[in-house]
Amino acid sequence: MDPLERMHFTTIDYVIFALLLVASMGIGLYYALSGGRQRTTQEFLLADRSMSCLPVSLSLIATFQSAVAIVGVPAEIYTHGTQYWFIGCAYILGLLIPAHVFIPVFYRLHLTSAYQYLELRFSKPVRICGTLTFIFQTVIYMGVCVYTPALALNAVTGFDLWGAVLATGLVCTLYTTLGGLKAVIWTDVFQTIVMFAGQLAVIVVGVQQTGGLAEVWRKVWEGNRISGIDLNPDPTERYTFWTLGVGGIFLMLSLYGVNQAQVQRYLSSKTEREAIMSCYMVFPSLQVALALSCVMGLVMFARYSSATLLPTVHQPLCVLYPQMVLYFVMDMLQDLPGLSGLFIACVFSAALSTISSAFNSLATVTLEDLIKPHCSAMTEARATLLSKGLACSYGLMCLAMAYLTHLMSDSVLQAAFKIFGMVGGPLLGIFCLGMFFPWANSTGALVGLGSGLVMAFWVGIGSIVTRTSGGPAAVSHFNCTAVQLSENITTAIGTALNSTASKTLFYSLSFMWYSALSSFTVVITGLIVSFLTGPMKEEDVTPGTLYPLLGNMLYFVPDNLKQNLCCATPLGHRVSQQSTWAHHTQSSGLCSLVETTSKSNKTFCNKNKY
Ligand SMILES: CC(C)(CO)[C@@H](O)C(=O)NCCC(=O)O
Ligand code: NA
Repeated sequence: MDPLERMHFTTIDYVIFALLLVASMGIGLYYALSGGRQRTTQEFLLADRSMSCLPVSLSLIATFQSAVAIVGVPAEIYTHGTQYWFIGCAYILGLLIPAHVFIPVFYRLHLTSAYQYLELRFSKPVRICGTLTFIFQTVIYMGVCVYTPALALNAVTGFDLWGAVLATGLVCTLYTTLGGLKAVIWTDVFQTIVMFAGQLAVIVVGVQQTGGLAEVWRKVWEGNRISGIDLNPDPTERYTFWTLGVGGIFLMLSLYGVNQAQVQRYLSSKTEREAIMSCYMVFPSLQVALALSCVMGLVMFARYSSATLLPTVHQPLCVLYPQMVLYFVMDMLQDLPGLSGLFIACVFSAALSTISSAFNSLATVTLEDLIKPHCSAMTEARATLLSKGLACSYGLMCLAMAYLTHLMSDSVLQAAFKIFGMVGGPLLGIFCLGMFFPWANSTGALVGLGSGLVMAFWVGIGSIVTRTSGGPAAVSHFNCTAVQLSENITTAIGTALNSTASKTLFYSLSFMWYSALSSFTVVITGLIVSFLTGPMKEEDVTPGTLYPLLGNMLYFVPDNLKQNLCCATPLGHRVSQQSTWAHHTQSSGLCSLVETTSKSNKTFCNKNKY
């Protein structure tokens, strides 16, 4: 008998799931009909720059906590133990650096799109390349995000796969298009709560049914699931302290430092301080989210460790992995009507909150970076209408991307990390190049971005065709035919590449290092090319686009020498933001000189420290 036949949803489960969709729609409608009624792009894309830190922080964690994390992390812990938990160490620097380096620079420039920065610092072509890279990254990622929960639900309950994809995609498109960023942020808040509640409910019931905390602990301990800190320096090991705790910092920086979805939330904050606060508040919430996912994996292990209930026995491996968490939930919560509905709502909340951010940020960059520069005469009404049209079109495009994901095969967690590292890494690199190195010029930035992408795709695609990244444990979780199909293709490409042993070693680099590798490639290539083509002079760089990283690091060097070394960099400040400015000078008292440049009509402060 098919063990999954037992799973079924009661009416109350469907009601709870429907409530999630209805409530999200309701929030969308509310923001369509209240406030400024979404009649300006300032409101639609930036929530009138009026948000406070609590909703912003919950929205920040919701953005990159998708169904991938909800079903992928417990499955990872179940199969490989708690090593993955050490990624929590990367959250410290991974959030402190955005809070004190990236937020001040972006916020004070009064941007709408993060890529405006690239034009201010380098040139228009760099901005356009950055925007296109971001669009590419986000479009692929949202396909994974909308497909994952639908696939899992389908496998466990028989709920129609494409029906679920369509429902999530359309509901999300609708509330994003109606309510703009305010709706996106407030649905994120609601959905984050549902996400936490669902996971917590499953853990509590799971612990109870397994026989209490002590019993769970005994089983996971005996089953060797509690991993000590793995200090193995081998960069090809998938998860070690170094790949997670150090490689993870670069991953976090590419997500929380420079990703448009997050930058847009920082920019929607009332004040700079509020934006920094929200970044700080992400830390505990993200640790809670991580802990919930990890503990769920452990409870799952405890439940199945001794029993013959283990779905592995009945299922071919490729059907098992992503659905494992849902199988566990349905199996456990069967006699508790409503709870399985709550967990499904949790998984879909995670997905909705991620794709809504994707739609809104994609609409923002397409309008601000690709369309507006060519239609300077556009009226506000028309721009707003256009941004709604864009949000809607990206929503529909997401459905097509879900189909593409359907044809891929990779562990969803690995797939998400590879996308973040391969495409997000080079983007992180180009922002670092611009902010920290005054000498970098536009040619260097373009060549750097290109080479970072080439490097990332070389190792990323190499690892897929040689199936090495992360060792042999790359258990696939997509459906069998897709796996077989893609295996045939990858074997063919693999033979074509005819990889040698040393290349195979390069291809087997842990995907946790991809962000670091590709951002360093961008910075190093960018600097070399800049020096070859004539480095920029500090005075020619737009004020406010540099962060005095070198100046701060060389604090022991006398000021006049630093000036010669070109590392005491100015901090730009818009006249329109005098209030924030005054606040900043008061609180830090570090500003020694304020002067006005006639060139850019901006007030800036020399030798200021962040
Ligand atoms: C981005 C991190 C690492 C932050 O904890 C986490 O949310 C995660 O593992 N995300 C997986 C990708 C996703 O959920 O789509
Ligand atoms: Na999410």
